[in-house]
Amino acid sequence: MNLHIYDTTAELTEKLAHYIIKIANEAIVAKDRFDFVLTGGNSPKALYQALSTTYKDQIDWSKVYFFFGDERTVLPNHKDYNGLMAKENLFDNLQTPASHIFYVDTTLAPAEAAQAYKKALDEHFGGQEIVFDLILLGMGDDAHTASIFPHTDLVKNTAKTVAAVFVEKLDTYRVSFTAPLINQAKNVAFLTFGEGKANALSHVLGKGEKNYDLYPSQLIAPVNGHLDWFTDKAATSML
Ligand SMILES: O=C1O[C@H](COP(=O)(O)O)[C@@H](O)[C@H](O)[C@H]1O
Repeated sequence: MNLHIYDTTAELTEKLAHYIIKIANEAIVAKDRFDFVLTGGNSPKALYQALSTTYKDQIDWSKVYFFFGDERTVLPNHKDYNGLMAKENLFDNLQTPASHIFYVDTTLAPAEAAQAYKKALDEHFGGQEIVFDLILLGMGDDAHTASIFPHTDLVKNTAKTVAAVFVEKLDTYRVSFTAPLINQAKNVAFLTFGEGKANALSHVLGKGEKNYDLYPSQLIAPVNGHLDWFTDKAATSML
């Protein structure tokens, strides 16, 4: 695991953009496409804007396929839909064709949406193992990642799949990759900054005994791939 700590979020964004560009270009050379899983929430907005403006010319975007590691069960035009955030900050700037974006269909019931998404992944990977080139993850203040929240069924899910999960504290369902599916990726990178994340990060990366139920981000450990944490000083202040 590599832990990158930057002074400012601007520097973090720049370095993470360079890391993504490198992995994207390597994947495009190796297999003529880049399978890229996006994270949701607020943290990635500046990164997505930078990738699609400042760094737009550094990747052949026609070879990039976008996926979502988790989705909120709101309709696609709702402000909380992760897909809408990515559209507004990334896809619109890049004019990404619809055929390259794998949105979670939240017009379906959560379990059906999860099943349909897994089916779409299986088809994209031609029935082979689902191994993404890069999965970008965020981490909530409660140490959840994707939508693997503390004390939910998803923490113990050992299938390499996409699942619906009821998150009691939010009184809502989410659709999410399971940890074993994430851990098949070639590269996994966390984007985590700000003092609000400091306590969670101190537990997730601390030396204490693992407690996956309380700190689900601890589940992320790629089997054959690389794990990188892109953070700032504020988020790592309690480490
Ligand atoms: O709900 C979610 O939260 C996490 C963390 O978001 P952040 O804005 O606190 O970084 C995010 O990774 C996930 O995709 C999202 O659905």
